Amino acid sequence: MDKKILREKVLQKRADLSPKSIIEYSDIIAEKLYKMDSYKEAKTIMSFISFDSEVNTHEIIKRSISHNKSIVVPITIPKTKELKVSEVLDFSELELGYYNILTPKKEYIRFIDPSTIDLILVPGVVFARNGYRVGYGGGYYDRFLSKFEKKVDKIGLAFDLQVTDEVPTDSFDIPVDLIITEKEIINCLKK
Ligand SMILES: Nc1nc2c(c(=O)[nH]1)N(C=O)[C@@H](CNc1ccc(C(=O)N[C@@H](CCC(=O)O)C(=O)O)cc1)CN2
Ligand SMILES: Nc1ncnc2c1ncn2[C@@H]1O[C@H](COP(=O)(O)OP(=O)(O)OP(=O)(O)O)[C@@H](O)[C@H]1O
Repeated sequence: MDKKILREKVLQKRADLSPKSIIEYSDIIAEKLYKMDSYKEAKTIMSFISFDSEVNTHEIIKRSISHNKSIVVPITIPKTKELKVSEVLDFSELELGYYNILTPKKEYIRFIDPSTIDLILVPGVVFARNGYRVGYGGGYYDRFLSKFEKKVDKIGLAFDLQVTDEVPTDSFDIPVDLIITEKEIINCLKK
């Protein structure tokens, strides 16, 4: 199945989740994340800001800020399909931006050097158990992750219905190390 068809299929399934299930599952996923060494040890965490029926990261962002983590979020540059990263000090600094995704208001943009990031929470529409993912098709994360010289921890957050055995991959795709769902923690590096 090609990426586009798979993306549409899973987006439809995900859209059927009730708001109540999204909150319940997202809370379970967040609690699993907080228990992980890679989260506890991370000083600077890059998180996507969830929209639509994605795993909700708003509480993760607020909680991490209150636990003195440095939280950075992606800013999309649609023209070049590039991501820049900016530090958020309070959730109220965000407003709706491109694609209806929350983004820092202009006056609160504080660009940071991506090499300071210890942990990246990666969004996705479909995840394979080997860590490869299909996103919304912008190639934003693939382009962004390809620029890291040293290894950075990458955790995908997804509902169980978004996980499959395999997804089509291209040469530019960069897999995550771990996927957290409401049902399990998948170690993608283990064969
Ligand atoms: N929460 C969150 N933030 C994120 C991502 C994500 O997947 N989730 N992204 C992950 O990369 C980037 C944004 N990527 C996106 C790319 C396309 C569309 C989208 O809805 N595209 C429409 C066309 C919209 C248009 O072109 O105006 C479509 O495909 O129908 C959304 C997000 C950066 N920030
Ligand atoms: N490292 C890269 N350099 C240049 N172009 C890239 C790179 N990675 C991906 N692309 C381009 O981005 C486009 C979208 O890729 P793909 O369909 O895999 O996106 P996606 O993983 O679904 O999206 P996202 O990463 O935004 O969640 C492709 O046409 C691809 O050519």
